[in-house]
Order: sequence, then structure tokens, then C-alpha cells
Amino acid sequence: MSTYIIEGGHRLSGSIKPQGAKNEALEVISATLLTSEPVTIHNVPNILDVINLINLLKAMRVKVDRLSEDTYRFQADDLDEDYISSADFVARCASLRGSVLVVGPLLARLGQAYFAKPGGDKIGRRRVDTHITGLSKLGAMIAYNEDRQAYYLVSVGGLKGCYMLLDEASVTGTANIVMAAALAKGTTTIYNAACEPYVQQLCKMLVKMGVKIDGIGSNLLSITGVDKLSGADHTILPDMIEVGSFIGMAAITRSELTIKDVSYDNLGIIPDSFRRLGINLERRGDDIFIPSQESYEIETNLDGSIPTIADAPWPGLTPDLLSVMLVTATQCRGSVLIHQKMFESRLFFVDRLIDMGAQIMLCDPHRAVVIGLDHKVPLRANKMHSPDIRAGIAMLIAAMSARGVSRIDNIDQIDRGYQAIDTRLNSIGACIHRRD
Ligand SMILES: CC(=O)N[C@H]1[C@@H](OP(=O)(O)OP(=O)(O)OC[C@H]2O[C@@H](n3ccc(=O)[nH]c3=O)[C@H](O)[C@@H]2O)O[C@H](CO)[C@@H](O)[C@@H]1O
Ligand SMILES: C=C(OP(=O)(O)O)C(=O)O
Repeated sequence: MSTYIIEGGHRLSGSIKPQGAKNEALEVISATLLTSEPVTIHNVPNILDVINLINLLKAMRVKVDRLSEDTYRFQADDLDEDYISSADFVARCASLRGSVLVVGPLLARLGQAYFAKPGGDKIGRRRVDTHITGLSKLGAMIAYNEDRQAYYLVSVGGLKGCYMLLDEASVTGTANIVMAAALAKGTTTIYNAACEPYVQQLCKMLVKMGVKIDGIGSNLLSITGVDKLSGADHTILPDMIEVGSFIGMAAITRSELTIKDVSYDNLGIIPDSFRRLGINLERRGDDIFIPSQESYEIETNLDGSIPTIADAPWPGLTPDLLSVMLVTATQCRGSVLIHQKMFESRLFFVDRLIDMGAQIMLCDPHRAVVIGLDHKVPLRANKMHSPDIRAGIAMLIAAMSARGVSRIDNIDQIDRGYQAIDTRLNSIGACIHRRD
């Protein structure tokens, strides 16, 4: 179990570039399973979740060539069907979050797949019902296999396009169904589809591979399947969650920072959500410039009441930034209610911030009121343990602003989604040491 030791109180300066997006990478790398032709993907982040998924593909006998630091070529022309149906493979999938995304492509390509519910972080129940229901509407028969503790999906005679209304706009659920529909007969219409940039990017890659998809960017997708997909060349967008994490770090340390090449038009409501915390960030071309401020005043509602920052399916605010916004607010001026609607156990880490002197009231598992300290009182250093990727980065942000030396254990959770974050932050002024 690795650890970060963080000396707090250092200002950041200069510029930093976000890595490629974790969640998009997991989708588009999984989609390479749909074709026997080579698919080249650029801007692949070098993070634990992606490395684990690539290793899973290699174990399935996908040929993987690393063409440069962040460019990979995948060719799934010799899939090991025996291994893919083995107990060992299913057990391996159960330990990897990204494995959930190989189910749709494997079912479509091979006519069968196991679906092991992946473990991992501690953020509450993570249902896979939308995936299962959607794939069964395409014609898959599904049974639960007690021995392997996984669902077994099989399609006799291939998948068939249909209309479906999803019970919720699940991001990976939509991606799985879209990938399966790409090789199904006829047209699949998905209403209440998730439309995060991750899903948009997946669809754009599938279009390059020969699939017809209408409605990209909306919650009504229409996918016309093809018999065979061709290869493609695809570039992953910058990670919008990392962009948001850098905005939070700049504000809590009162630093002037430029975030380079953010693909601003794909950030949706994220910049405005941070502006509501009083951060005067500016768009400069495709960069974000964050000035250093004496104080960051949280905007009240028009009637003067305490504002709420809540997550919602895209184009609403992503739940993955709420922990970052919460910790940032601890040093703003004013009060805000953070309402994490989607996940049940993502806010419990605030106890650690309270230990550090932050003024937070946890109302229930979904809601916390933050009363900002306006940089009048610094947070105190603390010893912490990262329960999930975003609580982990929020703890790191708190520690970067705190007086004294903090320690965060279980940073594998941070490594899941942030590439060499200690080295990159140290290059702009932070003081973080890693102990493996
Ligand atoms: C690899 C990947 O891409 N992971 C992302 C993906 O996970 P993932 O695809 O697993 O998450 P889902 O979109 O399925 O849903 C996440 C949670 O939100 C709930 N829910 C979802 C939709 C909805 O309209 N209402 C609702 O309450 C679900 O019940 C579930 O508990 O999307 C999540 C929600 O943006 C993000 O936190 C994850 O980072
Ligand atoms: C919850 C997250 O990811 P995952 O779905 O991979 O657990 C996240 O990135 O914040």
C-alpha cells in the first residue's frame, strides 16, 4: 500500500496540462474488441485503471503495441475464446472496474460473455441493472452463474436492434449497449441514453469504424449495426475531472495557474460551477487561466439563500467533481450545500476534513453543508486513508493547503485515475513525496 507525504502551504505557479480522460479511455479501449482490424488510440493516460484494462486485453490475446508514450495500437484478430470463458478470466474481471466495459463488445463479437460485477472503491451501491436489461433487449439470454459469481450472457443467432428506454442514464451502461448495438442486426434506438463526452467520443470512434449513429451528444441515440467494423484512429479528450481537480488546487492554495489545452467546449457546466465558488477563472483560447485571489466568495442564490451544488446526468454537473468542489469550498467565503445525489457513500471522507479544522456539517450520506473559512484559518495537517479516487484527490487538495505535513495511505485509489500526480504537481510548486 503506497502513501503520499504532503508538506502543505506551498503555492502553485506556471502551467499544467491534463492527461487523457480515464473514463473515455476505458470505453474506447474496450471498443477495440469489436474489430479484427488495428485501432490506434492517442492520448491514452498512464493510470492504473487503464493499465489494468490493457493487461486484461493482452490476456485475451489482443495484440497491443505501445507506439509512443501515450499512443497504443490494438488488434483483436485472434481472441482467446477459451480464456475469455474461463473462471480465471471472470475472477480477474471481478477485480477491475474497467472490465464492465468489455461485456458489450465480447457479447457482440463472440456471442457470449461473462459479466462479473467489479469491486474496487467504496462509494456505495453500483448497480449494473441498466447494462443487463439493455443487453437482454438486444436479444441476449442471461443467467446468473453461482460458481463464478457472474452473469452469463449468450446470444444465439446474433443480437437484434430494437427500441429501448433506459431506466437511468447510466454512462457505462449506455456505452456497453452502444458497443453491442454496433454489431447487431438493424437499428437500435436508446432513449434516456447517457451523453457525457465519454459516450460522445466512443460514438464518434464507432462512426469512424463504419457504424451509423445519429443523435450523438443527445439522450436519444440511434445506432445502425454493421456486420464488420473496420479499424480507426482516435484521440482521447483531456480529462475534465483532472481539469476540475486542478482548478480546486489552484483556488485552495490561492495560486495563479494556467491549465493548458483543456478542450474547453467539452467541459460543459464545469467552469461555471467553479465560478459559483467565487473563482474568477478565464478562458484563454483553449486554456483556463486561474488568477490568484485574496478571497473566493461563494455566490448565493438570487434571493440571498445558501446555494446548492448538486450532481446530475450530463449536461448536468458530474458527480466525480463534487468531492473536489466540497474541499475547495472549505476555504472560500460563504456557505454551500453539496448534494451528491448519485452515490451513497462518497461524502463520508468529510470526517477527515473536519479533523483538519474544516467547517462541514454532514446532514446525511448525500448532503453536506460547508461553511468556508475564507483562508482566515488554514486547515491542519492530518493522517488519512483514501477510500475512493475522488475522496483521495480531495484529501490531497486539503493537504496541499494545510499547515504542516499530512499523510495519505491507500493512494492506489488516486493512481487509478491520476497520472504521476505527485511529480506533475511538484513541477508547479507542490511538495509531495511518494512512499511505495
Ligand atoms: C468508468 C466510468 O465511466 N465511470 C463513471 C460512470 O460510472 P457508471 O457508468 O458505473 O455509473 P452510472 O452512470 O451507471 O451511475 C452511477 C450512479 O448514479 C446513479 N444514477 C445514474 C444515472 C441517473 O440518472 N441517476 C442516478 O441516480 C446510478 O444508480 C449509480 O448509482 O458514471 C458515473 C456517473 O457519472 C461516474 O461517477 C463514473 O466515474
Ligand atoms: C467513480 C469513478 O470511476 P469508476 O467508475 O471507474 O469507479 C470516478 O472516476 O470518480
